[in-house]
Amino acid sequence: MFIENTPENEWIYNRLAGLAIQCNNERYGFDLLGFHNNLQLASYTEGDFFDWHLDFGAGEISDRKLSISMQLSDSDDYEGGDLQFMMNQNIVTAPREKGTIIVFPSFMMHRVTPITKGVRKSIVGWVAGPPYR
Ligand SMILES: O=C(O)CCC(=O)C(=O)O
Ligand SMILES: [Fe+2]
Repeated sequence: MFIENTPENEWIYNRLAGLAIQCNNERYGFDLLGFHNNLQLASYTEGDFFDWHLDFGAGEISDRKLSISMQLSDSDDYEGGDLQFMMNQNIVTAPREKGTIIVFPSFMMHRVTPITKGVRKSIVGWVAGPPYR
């Protein structure tokens, strides 16, 4: 489901854009242009997962520079459903406290492990930019 960039939703766009820009300034230094498309509201229920993938690739997603994930569910409301990153040979699990916002380069390998109980909701978005140089 999409969170459309309407006046009513502008605050969440501005909030996430501000954080993405701050992270980018502190760490990545990518050229950024704006959100790749609408923010998405994701809901994972028991058995759902999102296997290892990159958010960046050929074609339509080639302008994705930064990925954003915001944890909307209380971490006690579900089991499993961890956002994880592959960093060298290590699997690193993101914090899952409600309200946590994770900003990472879209070329990083990541996954959401299977939900074994409850519901996990997140807001996911991508900030786009010109090709790497
Ligand atoms: O729900 C999340 O935290 C991340 C989901 C994800 O990796 C994606 O939609 O590309
Ligand atoms: Fe992803």
